[in-house]
Amino acid sequence: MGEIDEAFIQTEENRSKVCMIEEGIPVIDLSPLVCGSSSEPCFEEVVRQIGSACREWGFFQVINHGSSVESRQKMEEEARKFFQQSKEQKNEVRRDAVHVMGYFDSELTRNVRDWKEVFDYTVEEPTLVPASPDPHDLTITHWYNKWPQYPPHLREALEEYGKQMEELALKLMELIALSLGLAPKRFHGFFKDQTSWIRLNFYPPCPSPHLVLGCGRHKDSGALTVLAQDDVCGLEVKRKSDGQWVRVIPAPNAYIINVGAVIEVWSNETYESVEHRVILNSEKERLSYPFFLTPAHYTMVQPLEELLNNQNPPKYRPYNWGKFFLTRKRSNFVNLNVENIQIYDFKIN
Ligand SMILES: O=C(O)CCC(=O)C(=O)O
Ligand SMILES: [Fe+2]
Repeated sequence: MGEIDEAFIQTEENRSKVCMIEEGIPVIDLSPLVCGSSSEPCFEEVVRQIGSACREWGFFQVINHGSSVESRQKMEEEARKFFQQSKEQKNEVRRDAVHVMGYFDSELTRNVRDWKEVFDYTVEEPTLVPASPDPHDLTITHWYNKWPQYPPHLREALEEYGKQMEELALKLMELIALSLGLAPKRFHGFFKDQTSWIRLNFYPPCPSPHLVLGCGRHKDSGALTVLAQDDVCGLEVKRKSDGQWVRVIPAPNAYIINVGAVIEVWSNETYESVEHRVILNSEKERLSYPFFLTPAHYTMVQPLEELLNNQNPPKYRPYNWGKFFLTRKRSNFVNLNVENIQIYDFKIN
């Protein structure tokens, strides 16, 4: 094990095995949406593909999505410059228990340390959230981002990228709404005072990739994740049909989309959020950039009434998004030695 700290070591069943299935998640071409001249049948076909990808995989890639390639490249360039600095420099914008945005290098997933460094920022500045996870404390606080001095154009690039991601994510939410038989803008109101945020993930090369993970297996807790990755393989998705870990092959300029726990609840489990994890490389570093579309803090997340009936009663009790989010953020920061809060805690029966 040599120099690897014990805090990083995964239990036997969570380690990545050498032989993994290299089969892609569905790839959906969004060009019928982008070029307005498209015919209705093409558009309906996209909605159908989105619906079946959400149901069967909980994950898919989109191509020809219309989101700016230049903005993404600029963001990637600036992100690399940021992570190339020394730890001391990066620690100037280090997050802490109260200021949860910024740089961090000791995140835990399920109480095991991830082999990664991150930089987090919210899309709205400031973002309104509860001051504490205590359900009786109704105080609201503001989250501000911690912008570094260097690289000087990081902030501008990341803010612009955030706008691009918000637009794409809301477009995808329209398609998801249609695929569930809902009005296209059914979800939009939930994001008016969104708490959405973006993470820059930097996974350095690891001398023991068979013992350690870049990011331990988890489900995303928000509504929808829109992930950009560089050309180094690393993301693995747990295939719903047989529980096998499947590697996601990077496609240039594509985005990987996954259903989060909030959609799982809204859709009363018609669509489920799926576990995924990040494996490491002994030679190459890897960068990835998830955008987490998350609702306003005051949102009570619960199955949508119009999807319920006698045969399909609600599977979850309502929960407050802001309290959930804050509890989750805190437990990824320090080892509380307890299982993370998850939607399962609100499951009926
Ligand atoms: O790096 C990746 O490909 C995925 C990262 C991830 O799942 C996350 O940050 O939630
Ligand atoms: Fe994730």
